[in-house]
Amino acid sequence: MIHVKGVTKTFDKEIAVQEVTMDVKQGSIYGLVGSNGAGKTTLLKMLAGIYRPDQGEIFIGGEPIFENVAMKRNVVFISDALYFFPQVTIEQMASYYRSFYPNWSDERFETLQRVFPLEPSRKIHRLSKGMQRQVSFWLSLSCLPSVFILDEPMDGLDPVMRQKIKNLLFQDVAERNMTVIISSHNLREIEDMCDHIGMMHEGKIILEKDIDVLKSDTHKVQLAFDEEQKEEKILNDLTIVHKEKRGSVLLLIVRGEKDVIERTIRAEKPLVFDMLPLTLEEMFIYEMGGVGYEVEQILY
Ligand SMILES: Nc1ncnc2c1ncn2[C@@H]1O[C@H](COP(=O)(O)OP(=O)(O)OP(=O)(O)O)[C@@H](O)[C@H]1O
Repeated sequence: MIHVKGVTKTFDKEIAVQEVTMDVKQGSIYGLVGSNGAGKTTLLKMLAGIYRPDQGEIFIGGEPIFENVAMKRNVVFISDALYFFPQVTIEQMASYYRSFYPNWSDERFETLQRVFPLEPSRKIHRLSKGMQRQVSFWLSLSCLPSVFILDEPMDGLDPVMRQKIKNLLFQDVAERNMTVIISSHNLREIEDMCDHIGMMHEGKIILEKDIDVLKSDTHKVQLAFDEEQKEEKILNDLTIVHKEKRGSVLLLIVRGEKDVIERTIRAEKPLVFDMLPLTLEEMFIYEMGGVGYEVEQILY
């Protein structure tokens, strides 16, 4: 559905996005995570056709997105910094969306009023930050977009509203095969919502995987042996992403298949052996450590 090939974007002399290649399947929810300044917003703005890439190409549904007004009418972007016309009411903003987005549905707009309990006659700039976020979701979801691009969209929303919005997104993905790309620093939320994840650092995608594959591929292990040679053998035999020693207990982040890791460790008859699932937040920290981001003594 979305095809990004070798995309680079530079501001003055600073490279914000560097040779990024990624594919997003129709009907999937793709989570874009990364360090501050990694280039997520810049990449999302190129996907939404707001910025023109300096190099590379972006196709949505087989068509280039930049300066493609027809395609942009199917793609809705919620920016991290919301923008509404000055002084407008929700219904005036809805009229604008109705005129621009051909799939706009008055019926959906009315149905969603049950989810977003706001009077359409209210002026948007007088609403709270979270209420303004609600308005942006209300209007965007009424456009029935085929691609929905979201940059830190849940900021300022209360937990009940977050859940309601997640459910609406799931519903549109399931019923209309909508494709969602969402960037967030809230990795728990990304873990809950997304089926695929791209991790960015310093303008590049350093890891791109199906979330289930990623989770079955990396493990947290606690170990203790009666002999140091056994410990050394394990460290040599396994693919270690991160290592920490606490007294006699060794804490490891290990890459590979669960069964193979378990067999390798059990063969050395450990005194202590525990294998724990890794959260996306922990994976993020260790992947970042692997590309030189300062990661020391932060195992939970
Ligand atoms: N309009 C701009 N003009 C100049 N530099 C910019 C502009 N937008 C982004 N940059 C630079 O590009 C780099 C990537 O910024 P971007 O906002 O894309 O990162 P991000 O991953 O979204 O960061 P964060 O997680 O902190 O929001 C940064 O170094 C930033 O200073």
